[in-house]
Amino acid sequence: MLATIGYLGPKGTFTKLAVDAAFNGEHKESYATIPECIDAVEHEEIDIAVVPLENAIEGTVQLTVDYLVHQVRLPIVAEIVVPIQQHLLVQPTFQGSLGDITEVHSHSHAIAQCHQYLHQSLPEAKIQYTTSTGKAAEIVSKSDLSIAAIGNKLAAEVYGLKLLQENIHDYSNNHTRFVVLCKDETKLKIKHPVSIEKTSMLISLPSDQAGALHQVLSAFAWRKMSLSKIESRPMKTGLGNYFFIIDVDQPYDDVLFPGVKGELEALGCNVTIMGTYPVYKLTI
Ligand SMILES: O=C(O)C(=O)Cc1ccccc1
Repeated sequence: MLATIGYLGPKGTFTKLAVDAAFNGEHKESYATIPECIDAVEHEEIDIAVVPLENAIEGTVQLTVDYLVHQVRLPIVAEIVVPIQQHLLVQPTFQGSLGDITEVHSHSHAIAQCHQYLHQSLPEAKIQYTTSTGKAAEIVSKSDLSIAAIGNKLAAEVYGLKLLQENIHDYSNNHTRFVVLCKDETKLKIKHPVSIEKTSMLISLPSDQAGALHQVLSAFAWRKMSLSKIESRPMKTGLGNYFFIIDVDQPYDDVLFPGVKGELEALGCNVTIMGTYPVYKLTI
């Protein structure tokens, strides 16, 4: 039975690019928002969800992290990394110049990735945030106004838009990490070579936080476990209360990770394994 894969839609998003690059043959279902896509796996309406987690320029997609931490705990079973190129998309009939564009629509991360370009080349255009770059392209395709979207070439193709300006992202080497969420890992079939295996953890500190973060980092350091990311996010229980997301560049094992978890819990931390999973670096 083929798996059904949900992704942040509509068609033409970078998430759809990632899904098309990583999976073939499965049924693919578009969702308007990241929470709706995650909920669909939780409610077992679909088998797998693919949602954006982090961009190399703008950082973490907070909505994804907060939803996975505070609302729906689903295991991360894989990560897909794809290169990102942002282009300025307009109606094919648009004959004006950049100065004639009154609005620029896109996902907040896409806008942020092009902040300098927008500041220098489109200072008068009103920024309109959308749930995805594909949604922005869809809006422009249905409008007869002089408005633009920031998105990819797939979006230009599926919505019949033209590229007014290519590669408007402020920094090159732009990539986004997408997480693959699934309750039943047997449904997951990605036929690409694995780049690395990693384990993501969620750690909250004890009420007496003096030196606690140093103790957390020490628990990994003396075990020579390499951390590729540590990021704090609000617990949403009050100002100054954080949890930490830590990525460890190795798969879960039966010695080191249980040792870290036991040591940190003995120090009063809460420790959750968000997933241990392969990372696939894809070209598109
Ligand atoms: O909006 C999209 O196309 C997405 O898939 C989310 C996103 C937005 C900006 C960069 C990477 C992914």
